[in-house]
Amino acid sequence: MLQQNPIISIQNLNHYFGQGALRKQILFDINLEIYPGEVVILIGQSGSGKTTLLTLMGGLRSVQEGSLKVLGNELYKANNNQLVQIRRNIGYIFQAHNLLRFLTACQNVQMSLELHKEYDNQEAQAKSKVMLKAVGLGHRVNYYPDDLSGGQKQRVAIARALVSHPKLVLADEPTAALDSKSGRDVVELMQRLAREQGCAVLMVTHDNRILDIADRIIHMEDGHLVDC
Ligand SMILES: Nc1ncnc2c1ncn2[C@@H]1O[C@H](COP(=O)(O)OP(=O)(O)OP(=O)(O)O)[C@@H](O)[C@H]1O
Repeated sequence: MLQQNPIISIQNLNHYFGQGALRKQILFDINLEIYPGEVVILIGQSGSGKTTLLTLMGGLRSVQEGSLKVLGNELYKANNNQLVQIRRNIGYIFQAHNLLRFLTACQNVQMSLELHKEYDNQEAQAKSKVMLKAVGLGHRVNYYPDDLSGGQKQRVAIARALVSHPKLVLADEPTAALDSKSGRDVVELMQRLAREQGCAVLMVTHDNRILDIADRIIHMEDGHLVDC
């Protein structure tokens, strides 16, 4: 695995919030590499900086100091256009799944393909249905989010994140709103699809019951990364 180019490569990354006298360092000298096909779980106490690191990797906030490369592209000093390009290679799964209520499951998944101009509407719809089938929702493609259970909604969010075959999936507490059986199903599904598609997964979680699905667990303590 180590011979491959890393999907994520971080060197000497620092991050700060606030200005002037209130400026506070949140991340300290982060160094990390994540390789294709790896499932990495990031754990740590509340406020230790996990979400900050995840959003930096996702190109959702600006890198202030150090180097952070996604698929070989440097995010430090990247402009907006470059960030948009990089985000197209990333699937995001968040706790609150952010499905649009007025779109069906299929339309929600299809939305993420609309960024990829290579598919026409029919192709995008067909791909979305295949993906929903893969997450066990073949019988729910035309349902609206309000008519789905929490676990089913999170499966739609996973289908949406993976339908464009991203090289990297970033998940922030994907099981937080789910009961233990649905949570387990959801992460096993992510692990399987990640293996099949050869993408890397970085997952932040407080859920100790799912730690065994990780290839590697990394621990954040007061803004410092500690390998387990
Ligand atoms: N926009 C912001 N402005 C100022 N401080 C912030 C901001 N976002 C986060 N922080 C602070 O940065 C620190 C790290 O927050 P972060 O959300 O990354 O932690 P976390 O490990 O993800 O926590 P949790 O597990 O509770 O989600 C916390 O002290 C938080 O209060």
